[in-house]
Amino acid sequence: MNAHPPAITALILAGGRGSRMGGIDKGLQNFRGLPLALQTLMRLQMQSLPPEEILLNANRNLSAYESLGVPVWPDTIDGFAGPLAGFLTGLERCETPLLLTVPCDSPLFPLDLIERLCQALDEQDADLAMAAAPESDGQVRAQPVFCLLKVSLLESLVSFTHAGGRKIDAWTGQHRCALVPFNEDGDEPHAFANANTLPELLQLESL
Ligand SMILES: Nc1nc2c(ncn2[C@@H]2O[C@H](COP(=O)(O)OP(=O)(O)OP(=O)(O)O)[C@@H](O)[C@H]2O)c(=O)[nH]1
Ligand SMILES: [Mg+2]
Repeated sequence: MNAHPPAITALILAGGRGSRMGGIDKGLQNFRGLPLALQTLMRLQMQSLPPEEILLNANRNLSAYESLGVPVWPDTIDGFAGPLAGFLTGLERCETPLLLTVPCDSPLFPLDLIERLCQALDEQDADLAMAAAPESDGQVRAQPVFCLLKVSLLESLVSFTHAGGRKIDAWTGQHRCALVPFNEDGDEPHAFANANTLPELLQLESL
């Protein structure tokens, strides 16, 4: 038995409609020969996170996702309510004090993501920590689906979503949030690039 239970659970967000990809299930599309959701799972494992500390959130093709070997949970709110529905599902299922969310469509995310978000949460005594990075236009923007959350935020998110709230920043703005800048020296310009369309997925594969 593990005397020191893991403090973090990671949640792979694969519950979207994929409408800009023609409605296909994005997490099951191949990236460099393997499904995006599996690439995401492997990249989390490269950051010292074992599979038993990883969950997956999906709303379609649940058995295909289950074959990746981690628990799969559909949204507890109906109707593809957006990423916050995934956050809510993860916070409800999480058995550790911290939950990390990562989307399934950004397969080049930083290998020090977990370490740096944890460090900022701790140092800034925050309730959540969120990545930020320069986008293709050079502007630094929050990357809200790369988020480390205290599981104690569950009650707040239940209230927010049950009142119809859907916007991530409207909810995170109610809490103490550490914004963690990545790629400040510009050497990983594609770390947060996400594939919303099939051409974008092909472009990402060629990087
Ligand atoms: N659980 C859950 N996750 C969602 C939902 N909508 C989006 N996401 C996730 O949030 C992340 C970012 O969303 P998008 O890039 O917009 O993905 P998407 O919604 O599948 O794609 P579009 O329909 O083209 O916007 C992805 O990891 C999605 O899987 C939802 O309704 N429920
Ligand atoms: Mg996206």
